[in-house]
Amino acid sequence: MTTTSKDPALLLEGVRKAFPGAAGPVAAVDGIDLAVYPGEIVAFLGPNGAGKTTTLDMVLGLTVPDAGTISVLGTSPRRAVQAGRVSAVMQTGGLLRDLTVRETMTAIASLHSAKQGIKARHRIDEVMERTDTARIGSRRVSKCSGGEQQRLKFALALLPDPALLILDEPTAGMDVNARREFWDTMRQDADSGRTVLFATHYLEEAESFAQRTVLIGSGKLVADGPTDRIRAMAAGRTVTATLPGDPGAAVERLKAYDGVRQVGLNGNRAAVVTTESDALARALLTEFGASDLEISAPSLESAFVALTTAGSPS
Ligand SMILES: Nc1ncnc2c1ncn2[C@@H]1O[C@H](COP(=O)(O)OP(=O)(O)OP(=O)(O)O)[C@@H](O)[C@H]1O
Repeated sequence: MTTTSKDPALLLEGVRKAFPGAAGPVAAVDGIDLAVYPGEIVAFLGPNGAGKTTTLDMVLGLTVPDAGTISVLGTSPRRAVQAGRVSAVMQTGGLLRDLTVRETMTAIASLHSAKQGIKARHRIDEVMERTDTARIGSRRVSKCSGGEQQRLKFALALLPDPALLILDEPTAGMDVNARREFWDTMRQDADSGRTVLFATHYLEEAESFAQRTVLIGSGKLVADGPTDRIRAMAAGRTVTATLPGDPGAAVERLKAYDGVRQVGLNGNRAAVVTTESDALARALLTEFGASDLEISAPSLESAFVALTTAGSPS
C-alpha cells in the first residue's frame, strides 16, 4: 500500500487488550483511538500501569490487540518492523555484555535483512557520531553506564533509518545528567523528519521534547493536545475550603467556574481541582463565604488521577 504525507504514520482504532487477573480479566488498554502523523513527536504520558507499554507492544507487533486495529505506516505492525520502517528502544531487551559498543552495532546491522543490512552497515559510523557512541566504540557493554547503554540501544534503533521510532521510557533509571544528554541527542535527530512516539512518566520530558502529548490513564486516553495545554491541566491545584449552608448547591455553582476540573465534597468541606486557583480562592472567600481555605499543588501522579476520574476534557 502506498502512503501519502496526509496518511497517519500510526493509526489505532478502538484498540483493547486485557490480561487475566485474580478477579477476572484486567483491561490494560481499554479502547484507544490515536492517529500520529509523519514528522510528529508525541509524548505518551501516564502514571504507572496506565497501559503505555501494552500499547507500544501492540504497535510493535509484539502482542496482538483483543479488539480494534493498528496500522503502522500503512501496513501491519509486524510488516513495518520487518521492513525496518519502525524500530524501538524498549525498557526490556538486553545487550550482549561481552561485546564492545562498535561490535554490537556491527552485529545488529548484519542481522537486518539483506537489503536493509547493507544500508544499516553503511550507517554505522554516522549513527555512532550522531548518538555520541563513537567515543565509547571500543568500550565493552558491561563497562558502559546505564545512560551509555541506553544511548547504544538508541543507536541500534536508528540503524535501519526508521520512519517511526518508538521509545518506551528511554531514560528510566538515568540520573538527571544522563537524561539531559539523552534528550540532547534525541533533539538533534528530531530535525530529520522522523516520527517519534515516546512513553514517559515525566511531564518535563514531554514538555522539553514533544509538541503534542497524549495523556493515558487506566487504559484510556484522558487528553490529547499541545503539550503546554496538557501541562496547564496537570498543573492544576486543589483548593480546599469549608462551605456554609447547603454545600450541595455550592458544588454545582463551583463546577461552572473557569478552570475547574473536579469538585469533591466531604461533609461541608469542598475540594476543587482547578487551573485557576487564585480566582477560585477569591470567589470562595467573597461569594461563597467559605472559611479555612487551603491551596495545595498536587503531585503529577495525583493530577493524573484527578484528570482520569474527572472524565475526558475536550
Ligand atoms: N503480561 C501481563 N499480564 C498481566 N497483566 C499485565 C501484563 N502486562 C501488563 N499488565 C497490566 O496491565 C496494566 C497496564 O500495564 P502497562 O505496563 O502497559 O502500563 P504502563 O503505563 O506501561 O506502566 P509503567 O509506566 O509502570 O511501565 C497494568 O495494570 C499491568 O499490571
